[in-house]
Amino acid sequence: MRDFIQSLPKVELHVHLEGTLEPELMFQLAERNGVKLPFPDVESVRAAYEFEDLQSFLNLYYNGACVLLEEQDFYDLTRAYLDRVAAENVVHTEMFFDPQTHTERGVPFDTVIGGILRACRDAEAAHGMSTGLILCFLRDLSEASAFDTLEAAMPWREHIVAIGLDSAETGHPPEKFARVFEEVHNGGFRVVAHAGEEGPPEYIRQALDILRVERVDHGVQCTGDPELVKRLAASGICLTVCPLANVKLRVFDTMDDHNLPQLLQAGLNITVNSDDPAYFGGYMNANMTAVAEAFDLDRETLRGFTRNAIDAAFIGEDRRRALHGILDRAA
Ligand SMILES: Nc1ncnc2[nH]cnc12
Ligand SMILES: [Zn+2]
Repeated sequence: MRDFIQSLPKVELHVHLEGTLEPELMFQLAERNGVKLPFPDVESVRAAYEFEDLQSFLNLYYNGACVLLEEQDFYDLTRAYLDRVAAENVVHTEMFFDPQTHTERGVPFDTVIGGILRACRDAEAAHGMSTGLILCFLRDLSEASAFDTLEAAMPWREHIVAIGLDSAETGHPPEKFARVFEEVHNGGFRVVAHAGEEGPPEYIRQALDILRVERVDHGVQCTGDPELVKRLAASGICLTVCPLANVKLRVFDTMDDHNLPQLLQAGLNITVNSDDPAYFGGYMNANMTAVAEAFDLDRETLRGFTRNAIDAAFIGEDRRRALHGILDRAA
């Protein structure tokens, strides 16, 4: 099965670039930039990756991101992720980035996005893959800060495939950003949001009804509301599920307890993704392998994850046809 998963063309729709920062690169950038890390070495960073919940992870994740200061740092981060997943046969990826994590520390928006985009162009040329960039607002920050971020993003509009919402979910419902996302829609952006990772089904409803999302990031808590599950199934909206993340952040105790089988049984449009692979124990292949082994999934189901992701990707119809062709010819 591992060989099949390696050779299966894969499409990732839910990965945070800041969550691809491996401890080795973290230390390299800390040294380059004269940043003091609260860990003596790479091993002790990895040893600290035991999380209670989403917030306990985010504390480490935001701290790790402090080593990212220069345009070249964002290039190196992005390029390392893209080179790595290209080797896993990821043929298209849509990556989140959190500008406020950097602008709040005084790093200019243009430095962040400039480095990321340069790496995307180089990796596309090197590997023949395609990429998209999704800007996320941090939901634990204010509406005003999200509006400022949107304004900073406007000159880069054509390079941003969608706008999303992430960070600490509990206590920060989608409705908090209703007015910002009105403006996002007016600007012609596509919209996604993290909803129902830890938060209640009501947050998924708000993401659909108030933010008018085209994909729900995570969404696994929908099973607490059978009417919502029916609605998600009928609409065919894509859920970007991140299995290893859900176990690492204790949404489910073990992979065997994950509700993926229930989601599939309900006829939901499911994709499998890595979320923050440097922190959660693996990239696309590891996530696919984890669910394939836990639930004894067959090849057609795994192929289906790629097919769903191709259909839900924010790409032109030519590229969509090309990706379906790659999938059909493979494995
Ligand atoms: N799993 C996650 N949930 C919410 N925000 C995040 N930012 C990075 N990873 C995240
Ligand atoms: Zn996420």
